[in-house]
Amino acid sequence: MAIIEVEHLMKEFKIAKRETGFLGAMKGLVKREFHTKHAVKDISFTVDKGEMVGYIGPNGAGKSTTIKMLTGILVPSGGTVKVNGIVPYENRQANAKNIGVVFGQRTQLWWDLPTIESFELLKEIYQVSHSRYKENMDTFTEILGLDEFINTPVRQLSLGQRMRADIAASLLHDPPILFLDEPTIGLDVVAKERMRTFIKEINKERDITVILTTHDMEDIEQLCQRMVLIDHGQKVYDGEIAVVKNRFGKIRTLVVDLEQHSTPLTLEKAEVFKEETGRYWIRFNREDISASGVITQITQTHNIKDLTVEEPEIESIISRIYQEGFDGVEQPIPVKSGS
Ligand SMILES: Nc1ncnc2c1ncn2[C@@H]1O[C@H](COP(=O)(O)OP(=O)(O)OP(=O)(O)O)[C@@H](O)[C@H]1O
Repeated sequence: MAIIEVEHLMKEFKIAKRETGFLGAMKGLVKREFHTKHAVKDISFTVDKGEMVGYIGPNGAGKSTTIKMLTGILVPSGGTVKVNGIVPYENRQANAKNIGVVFGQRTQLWWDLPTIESFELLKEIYQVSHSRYKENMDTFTEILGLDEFINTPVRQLSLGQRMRADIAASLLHDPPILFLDEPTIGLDVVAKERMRTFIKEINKERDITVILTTHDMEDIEQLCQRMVLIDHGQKVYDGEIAVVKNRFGKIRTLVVDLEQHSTPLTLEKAEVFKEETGRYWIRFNREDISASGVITQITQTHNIKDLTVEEPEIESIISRIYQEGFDGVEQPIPVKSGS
């Protein structure tokens, strides 16, 4: 059963054109000219109860604008949106009861208050019963170790602690839907793992529907079975992650700095695709060869000064989808620049 229904959703922003100089400013006072930014052009999808969906796209694709329409912050310019049967912008308060929201980049908590006081305020705002509040706090404290910092003001928390506090806070009122916007951004490996484990657990135990926005491929791979990929305000792909991962996620890039050598770099099962003053970018498929396999080949003829292995970024996966296309992808309509 669909808990989120989005149909032909659109959002345009009117942006005032600026003219330079004094005359331009004077003209602007008399008659303002606008141009239209199509942040979301025509997006449709549904999400079933209990699903965990990655809502993915490069910077400026229209992810936040979509999420803002789902949370009721923005009114669509066209199309329809329903969240748990409610039109969010028509009934923001009722919608707020159905959703929890976590932003990796900023906290929803009161900066100067001890963490526990933010929780208590949220309990009042959402009218959570005392017994339910206690049950939730006990569970979250156990899994997320909240007692470590519960009396510390939010401004003094580490990023990892802050994220643990934020996700607990978003779930105090038992929302059936959770929006997570970059929930692991800036966290170290251990803290990321902890966050992901918690997200998996609440999705499984409480059947919470999760919409996850992230640039972290690991987040997507570990948490979601399905992803909705958007670019330039349009849907590019909607389907299983495994398909995208199998097709595009196995490419790794090795960047090596080599000592000067007259022998050219020749490799098997790997390809040099860029070279700049002793630095080489080498692409390989991790199914055909491992990074160490490539490195071994290099060291036979060259001395390595430095190296890094890059995971594929969502941006590079999207650009490969554009270049190569694949079955199941709805080919996006080319977008004119400046639109
Ligand atoms: N209030 C606004 N007024 C004008 N333009 C806006 C506004 N909000 C967003 N935009 C523009 O709409 C487009 C989509 O923005 P949006 O924030 O939804 O992208 P995003 O996919 O969330 O990107 P990111 O990953 O960088 O957060 C961008 O070009 C952005 O500049």
